[in-house]
Amino acid sequence: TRSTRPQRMLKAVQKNATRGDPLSVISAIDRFCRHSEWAMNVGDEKGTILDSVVSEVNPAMALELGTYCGYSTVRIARLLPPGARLVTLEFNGDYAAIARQVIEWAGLEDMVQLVEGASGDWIPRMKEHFGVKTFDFIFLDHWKDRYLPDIKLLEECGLLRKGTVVLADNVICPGTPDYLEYIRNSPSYESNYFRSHLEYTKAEDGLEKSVYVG
Ligand SMILES: O=C(CSCCNC(=O)c1cc(-c2ccc(F)cc2)cc(O)c1O)c1ccc(O)c(O)c1
Ligand SMILES: [Mg+2]
Repeated sequence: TRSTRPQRMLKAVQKNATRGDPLSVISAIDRFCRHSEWAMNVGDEKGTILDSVVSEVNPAMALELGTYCGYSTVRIARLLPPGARLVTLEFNGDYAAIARQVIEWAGLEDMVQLVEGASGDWIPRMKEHFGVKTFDFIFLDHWKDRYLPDIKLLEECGLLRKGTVVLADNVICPGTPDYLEYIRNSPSYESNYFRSHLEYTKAEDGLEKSVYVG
């Protein structure tokens, strides 16, 4: 049977990227998505904004919701300080299987814990299962209608601390209107919108950066 797009993306990484070189993995995926087949990675333009926020936070404990093929996982993990950890959640088993191999090709498997399952099930188990106290940085890139319930769940589970930075992808396209309305009006967050474009296109999209103030 015909291969899937994530499988073809992985082949492009194995063909064009150097093992243990995260930057070559990132550019191999960006080349594949620009010149072969579009895919829903955060991409190079929004990726640069992601990089600058991760570098500024320098998180010891980071969370990503929505791994997909591991592109943003690699972008984040490569910037983490020694001993830091990134937990990334993916609902779709096929995506998770590809992401595991992309993360390994980049040589970042030691800093990344990839978990398969639903965010609603796993967030309440973060503390006891992963020994997480609070997250320093959170990247939201999963189902767009899960951003709002999941940020509320993260609050309720005490997984945010004063200064936790939450960065949300796709707040314009596909869009997360209920999340934006909540986070921009909540006294518990200071938010800024970083205008950009939908990965590999000219359509408008952007990232919303919100700092939890408690
Ligand atoms: O796809 C999912 C949900 S997780 C992916 C969330 N991400 C997106 O949906 C997403 C979408 C777009 C985008 C797509 C089409 C456009 F025309 C424009 C924009 C861009 C992004 O940057 C995104 O992050 C899933 C899960 C479990 C399953 O079993 C399953 O079959 C599917
Ligand atoms: Mg996205």
